[in-house]
Amino acid sequence: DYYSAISELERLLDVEAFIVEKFDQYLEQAQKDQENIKKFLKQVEDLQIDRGDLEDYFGNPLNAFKTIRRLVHDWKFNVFDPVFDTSNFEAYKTSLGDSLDKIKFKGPNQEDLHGATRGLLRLQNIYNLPTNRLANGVLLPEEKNQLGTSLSASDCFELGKNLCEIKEYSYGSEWLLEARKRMHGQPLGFISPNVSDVQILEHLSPAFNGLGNLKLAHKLNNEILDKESGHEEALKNKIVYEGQLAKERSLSPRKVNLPQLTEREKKESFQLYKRVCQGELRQSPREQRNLKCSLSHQGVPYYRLSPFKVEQLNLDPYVAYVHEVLRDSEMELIMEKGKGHMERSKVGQSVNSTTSEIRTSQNTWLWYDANPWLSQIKQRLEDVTGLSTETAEPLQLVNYGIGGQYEPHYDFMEDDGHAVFGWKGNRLLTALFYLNDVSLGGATAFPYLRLAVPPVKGSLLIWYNLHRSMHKDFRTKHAGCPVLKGSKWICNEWFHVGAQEFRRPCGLKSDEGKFLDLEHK
Ligand SMILES: O=C(O)CCC(=O)C(=O)O
Ligand SMILES: [Fe+2]
Repeated sequence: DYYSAISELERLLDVEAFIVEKFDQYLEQAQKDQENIKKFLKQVEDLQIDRGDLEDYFGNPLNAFKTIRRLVHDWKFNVFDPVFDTSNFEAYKTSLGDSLDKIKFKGPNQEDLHGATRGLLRLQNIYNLPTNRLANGVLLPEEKNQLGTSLSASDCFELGKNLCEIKEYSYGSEWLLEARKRMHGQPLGFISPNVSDVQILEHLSPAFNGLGNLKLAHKLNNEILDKESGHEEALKNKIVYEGQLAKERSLSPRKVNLPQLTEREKKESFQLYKRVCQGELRQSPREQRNLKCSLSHQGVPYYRLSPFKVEQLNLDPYVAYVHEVLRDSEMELIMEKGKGHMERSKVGQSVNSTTSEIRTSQNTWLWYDANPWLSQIKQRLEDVTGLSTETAEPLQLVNYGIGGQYEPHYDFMEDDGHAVFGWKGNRLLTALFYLNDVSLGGATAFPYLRLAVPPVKGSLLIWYNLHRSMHKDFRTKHAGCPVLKGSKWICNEWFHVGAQEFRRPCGLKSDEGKFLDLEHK
């Protein structure tokens, strides 16, 4: 799909440019044809004016021949063929189709449009963005168009319509009202669908009905009928609304089913996630005061000269940035090698994994065996963490698209990883490279630690998912906040428990059951 990653959207623009080129060629030919037709018609007109006395005219054997020839051949060749015979168009269509087939191109579809709609809805929801401000490209409290673009009436209409289709009547009606406001006083240009007042009302009226505002729904429905008295749908709705209104007058008002928060959204960790992403919830100075920055060589001679720059972010569980770990050229290479292999990210384990709104991104895996150029990076990961990569997973490259996010989750497996990872055991440490700076949003959030880590290009974020006794540490629930502006590229490495026995021996006391209250919150 096109909505879950920026990399796919980039490809879309290339293909669009290609289609423009093809149609330019087509139009050029069509224009030539049209000029020919005009010339021909002019000639015929002149001849018709000149014809004078018909007896005389056809008395001339050449005129008779020319006229017949014109009617048999010229009209067909100059007018009928170019206009009615679509073979010219068919030829372009075939050539365009073949070219698109060759690059296995399938354009975006309704599902992509819905995905993009849900992405914007998520941004509004998580970052509390008012509709009219988002429509004007304003993201932060200051009145500034950070997005450098705004939405047209038809954009707002499309959003409102899609939102109402998924029963998001509250936001849906706001977008439709925004479309209405914008429609007056703004040329719609070529952008389709060109919206009319009636079209907006057709969705707005049922939306207010969905919200339980029957009176307004009825009023708006009447507005449709004022403009188009024979509007079938509105006539039907009028009867329904009036019936319901009468019932409401005599009985108690009916109950409406407003969209409920999903079970996921109701969770405490989700509510904390929102507040951490917004920057509303953060560590207190007291919590921060023991955090240090340091230069570290981890006992490796090379790094005594060029130490790692460590910035602690949380001590227990341990979370830290390591800055300037990757070079620009390395990051470019990683993204380059991954592009073209990206697939929609899934959640869940192996055979049971599915795509989900919980994780809207695309990813691919880079195996060390197949990519020997990664060996230096692999070595550096060992040096930074002091852990063995013997049991590590391949590198996972991830790209987030419009409103792309990863809702709160644990990186470790429920069953200590035995089913999926066998002797290698659970995911001990997550090492996450930020491959680019994100303009706005996209922080890695730890709801229980009140910590939002903004992406810093070239830096590595590390944290231990397990206690020292290798039991699951439920405080490490974390998430990728929705990307508000820009794109987000990261790359994950998961170090496992196996093979670390001499590098990070486990503790002597069991931590099993610690912070268990957080497990399902
Ligand atoms: O995108 C992020 O910052 C977090 C990603 C993450 O948690 C994961 O891929 O497991
Ligand atoms: Fe994660």
